[in-house]
Amino acid sequence: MEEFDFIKSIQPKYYQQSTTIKGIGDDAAILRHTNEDIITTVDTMVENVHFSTKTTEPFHIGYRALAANISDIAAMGGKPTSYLVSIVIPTSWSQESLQQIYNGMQQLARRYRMDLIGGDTVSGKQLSLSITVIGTIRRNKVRYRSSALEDDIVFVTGQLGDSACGLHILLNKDEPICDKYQYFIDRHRMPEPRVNFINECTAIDRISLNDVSDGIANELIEIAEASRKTIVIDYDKVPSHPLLEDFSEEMQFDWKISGGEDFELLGTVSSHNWEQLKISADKTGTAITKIGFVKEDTYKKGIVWMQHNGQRKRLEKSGYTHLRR
Ligand SMILES: Nc1ncnc2c1ncn2[C@@H]1O[C@H](COP(=O)(O)OP(=O)(O)O)[C@@H](O)[C@H]1O
Ligand SMILES: Cc1ncc(C[n+]2csc(CCOP(=O)(O)OP(=O)(O)O)c2C)c(N)n1
Ligand SMILES: [Mg+2]
Ligand SMILES: [Mg+2]
Ligand SMILES: [Mg+2]
Repeated sequence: MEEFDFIKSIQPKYYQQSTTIKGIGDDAAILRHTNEDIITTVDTMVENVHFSTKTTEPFHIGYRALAANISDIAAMGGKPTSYLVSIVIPTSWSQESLQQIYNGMQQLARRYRMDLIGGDTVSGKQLSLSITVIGTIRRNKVRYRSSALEDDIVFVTGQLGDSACGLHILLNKDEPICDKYQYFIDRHRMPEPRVNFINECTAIDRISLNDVSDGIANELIEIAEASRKTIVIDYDKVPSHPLLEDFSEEMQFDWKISGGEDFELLGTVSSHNWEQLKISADKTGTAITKIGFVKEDTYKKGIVWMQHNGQRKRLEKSGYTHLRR
């Protein structure tokens, strides 16, 4: 199958968003938004960096790549509406496997009524998937990393460390996989961006927010630095699945603090809004946990402290960093 037939095979038969004026089929797509601000974000997933074909089926490569991008829309407080896919395809990939990548994306896109409005197809040595997601946000409801204030509560949704644990199990397949650990594998393969939860919180004026792609150490430092505040968290409060305790303390620590790819939301909110935030979490079936608080910081350096085993230690940047030599 050649490039043009491939594009035809993935072209949507109809569009779900009334804002899509022109989707696939011309030099560029046209969208019409009048009342809302637009959010755009792009993230790339590359074979052997973000996934390995040894551990990830094509369906899940597509699903995870779109989920990671939708998660960034959620981390700004918005709703995803459309996406563009730029794909680099090695000639060894079959038409069926490519279709599975798109099926994975479609499963998630359908849930949010998102339109595939364009992209690019080229051949190359390694599979690479670059997805641009467009979303909308009501004015004044954007959730910046920089809006944490003194005495805010630090919260996180869901549970942390699941994805890194799932990846560990998949990468060490020679060890027999216990059925009870399937939960971790599923969380790695099919993360759920927290769109519904954050869109239920619109009554709250101010939330500072980040999504957990790199691990909470990095994400907390990003909030602290952008807001020029100090953050203090309690390790024992960081939520995790009970079965994570089957693994060593070191592994649990590493996965919860630096693992990343859980695509949970991490943020801060005024204590006056905590009850309201919990109601939104309940309404959307989202677990939410208070893990710390925000302090004023005379030096405004954005330091994060973690209480652990009776000591308070400074959290350093950790987790996955590209371009490290
Ligand atoms: N190559 C690049 N060119 C321009 N902007 C970039 C590039 N890489 C990252 N950015 C921008 O830097 C910021 C941080 O990116 P990143 O750490 O990837 O965020 P996230 O973890 O939310 O995906 C974002 O505003 C992103 O758009
Ligand atoms: C085969 C494989 N090895 C390692 C990882 C772990 N991993 C790869 S990238 C990454 C961090 C997130 O990716 P990044 O490109 O930094 O996303 P962004 O922060 O831009 O959202 C992690 C934890 C993985 N998912 N698959
Ligand atoms: Mg990114
Ligand atoms: Mg992000
Ligand atoms: Mg990153």
